[in-house]
Amino acid sequence: MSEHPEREVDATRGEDDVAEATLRPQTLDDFTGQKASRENLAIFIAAARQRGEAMDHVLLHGPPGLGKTTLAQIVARELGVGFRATSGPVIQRAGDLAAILTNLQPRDVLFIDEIHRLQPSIEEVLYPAMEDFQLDLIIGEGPAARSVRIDLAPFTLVAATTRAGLLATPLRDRFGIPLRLVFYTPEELRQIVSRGAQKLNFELTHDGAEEIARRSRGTPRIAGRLLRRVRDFAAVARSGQGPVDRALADAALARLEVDSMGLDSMDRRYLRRIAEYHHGGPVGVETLAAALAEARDTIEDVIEPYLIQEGLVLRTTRGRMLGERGWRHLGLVPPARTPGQGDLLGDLGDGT
Ligand SMILES: Nc1ncnc2c1ncn2[C@@H]1O[C@H](COP(=O)(O)OP(=O)(O)OP(=O)(O)O)[C@@H](O)[C@H]1O
Ligand SMILES: [Mg+2]
Repeated sequence: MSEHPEREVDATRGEDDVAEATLRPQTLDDFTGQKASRENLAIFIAAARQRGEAMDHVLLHGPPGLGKTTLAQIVARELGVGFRATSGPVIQRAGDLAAILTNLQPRDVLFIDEIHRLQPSIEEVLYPAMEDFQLDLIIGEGPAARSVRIDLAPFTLVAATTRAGLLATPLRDRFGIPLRLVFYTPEELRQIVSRGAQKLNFELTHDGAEEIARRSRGTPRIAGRLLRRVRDFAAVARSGQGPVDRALADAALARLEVDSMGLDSMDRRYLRRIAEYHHGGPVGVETLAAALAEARDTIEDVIEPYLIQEGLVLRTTRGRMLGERGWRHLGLVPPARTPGQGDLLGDLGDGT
């Protein structure tokens, strides 16, 4: 859950995102974008159905709000099997996981969200379950303890994480189908927004949808949230009359302090900090986290990925640096670099 519920463009799930369920695509065909992942899944799903076997385990990784949970549900639906969901932090004891696993029907999908937060002792229970559909349990304590082996129904584990790098290698290696989700293009988001407007039953012009898409930080969750805000704004501003166009969408989004690139005040504080206190960097992520009073994880998982992809920020071995586009977005001029002041080329020691 977000620590900034007032942040409109925070990609993490917020309280009012229960409304998301309405916008959630239900089938692979209905799912826009992520072409590579979608095509891969379609093939594996078809093959598993043909053979009547459980599909191989899937690892979905990528920033929040890109569709990991949505895809997990779609996989179960398209396989025509049951869907059971839990998450890493919820599973406290090996017995919790055992109870879930022994209750699965053949070929069911078990979804474990935030798998990087699974305790190591529980991860070890998962290994034989994933590999051989077997559970090794210790029953009793002390000298009376004995180990029993239980056969499980063959199942598909679909796991999601925002931090694939935090997974232990033996765990990562047990997923036959690792899929990395990427930020959506403006056109993909435009389609998602237009379809969302239809589902929400309100008229939005092509331009209006484009404007919302452009400011959604490459993330469908944010697109859906901004769409609902624009709808509310329009309902009040013109009492629901006529389609919502670019000008109206722009007015609504400007009021939310979402700027032309979809950055909000938190993003701008982050960029400003690097520009004004560190002359554009490099500056370590810990220093930034402390200065902005944010958890390091939030900075790395939520704020930075989009800024880095867009070239506003660069991640170097010596810390974060403001990119050319970052300076321009702030309306600032990058300081002239003096030799040895530690730009990227300086790091490589090109001797000039
Ligand atoms: N490809 C898509 N097309 C249309 N809408 C989408 C798509 N992907 C995601 N969404 C919308 O975005 C919302 C967020 O997606 P989802 O909950 O699957 O993200 P997530 O990757 O699981 O996020 P988190 O990391 O926070 O768990 C969904 O409710 C859905 O409405
Ligand atoms: Mg999710």
